[in-house]
Amino acid sequence: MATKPTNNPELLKLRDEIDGIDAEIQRLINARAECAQRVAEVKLEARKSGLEDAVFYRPEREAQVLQRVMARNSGPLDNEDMAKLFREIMSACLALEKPVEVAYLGPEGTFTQQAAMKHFGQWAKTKPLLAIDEVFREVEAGAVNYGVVPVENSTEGVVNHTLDTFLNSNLKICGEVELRIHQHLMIGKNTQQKAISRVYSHQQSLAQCRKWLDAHMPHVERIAVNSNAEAAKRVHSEWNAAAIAGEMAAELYDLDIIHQKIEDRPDNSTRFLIIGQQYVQPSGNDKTSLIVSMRNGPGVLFNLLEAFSKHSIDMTRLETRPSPSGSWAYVFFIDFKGHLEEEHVQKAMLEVRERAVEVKVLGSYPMAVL
Ligand SMILES: O=C(O)C(=O)C[C@]1(C(=O)O)C=C[C@@H](O)C=C1
Repeated sequence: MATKPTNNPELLKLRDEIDGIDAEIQRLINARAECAQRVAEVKLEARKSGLEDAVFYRPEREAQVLQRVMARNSGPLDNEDMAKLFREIMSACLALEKPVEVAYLGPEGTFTQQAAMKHFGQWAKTKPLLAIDEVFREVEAGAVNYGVVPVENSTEGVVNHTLDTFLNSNLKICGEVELRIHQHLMIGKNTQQKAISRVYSHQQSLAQCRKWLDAHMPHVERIAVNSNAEAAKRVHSEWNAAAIAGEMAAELYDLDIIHQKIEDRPDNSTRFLIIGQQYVQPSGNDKTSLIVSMRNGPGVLFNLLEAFSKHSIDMTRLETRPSPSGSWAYVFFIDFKGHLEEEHVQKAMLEVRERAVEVKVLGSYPMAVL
């Protein structure tokens, strides 16, 4: 239905006001972009004079900018929506300096792609790869600047493959992203709803929706495939199948979502890591990740944990994985709040090093802001 041109004076006046504000916002965004261009020149000058390498993407600075946006926000837009707008402005500004290249665990349409966009914004150049170790290798080879891989899910636990790949890699963790995971049931344009006899998804997503499937589709076969995007792709051309995947996959393969948010736990979320070759400066609100090998024996774990507790360090995660050396030895993956440059962290690290056989620092990086 065509709408008539409005002649309501109040509406016209408000639209005039919006036009004026838009012009002002646009002028300011371009002023900001010019500043970013000058920042790039300063970084390149510093490199020429041998002062430092020109690193354009600065995770600690981005985290600080977003935190400030949220802290000073007075509404009516909520803090997170406002920060998302600034996320995109910064992404466009960084692209003017030098577009950031990011590999992620694909294929296109996965939650990892969503995490990459959430962290780097729409202006990042993204590249899907089909395995976690491929993402590591691509970053190690310098073919891309950063990689994004999943590390843990609040319902299903840790992604062992990501942790194990760190054991043989020199890459650093440069950041983390948290993503609320909403699983949707979707079908193709030719799917006959009554004839659905199988549902495809990644094994983790099937597990996250187990109760819903038991209640609503008890007789439908559940088929695990490599990724949610792969599930969506299959359904696109099958008339008797459905897929469980995220919104991006539905859009990419032109599927219709017939049941939204079917995950069993409403707080279902996944944490992803940004991997790279960069040492990240403190942002003021950071996390540090380590791999620690201990000798087997009584009180070993207690001894390790005591070094952190003595210096009031807030440990956010502890995972145990079999050591690559085998013979029932284990390594600990530890995350705690704080940056390696903070004094209390340095004191705790000294003690950890005394008590451990080996300590590998995976990096200090800003805690997820959005
Ligand atoms: O402050 C910098 O170093 C910049 O490059 C500017 C800027 C920004 O737009 O604010 C852009 C990219 C960086 O990742 C961080 C911040």
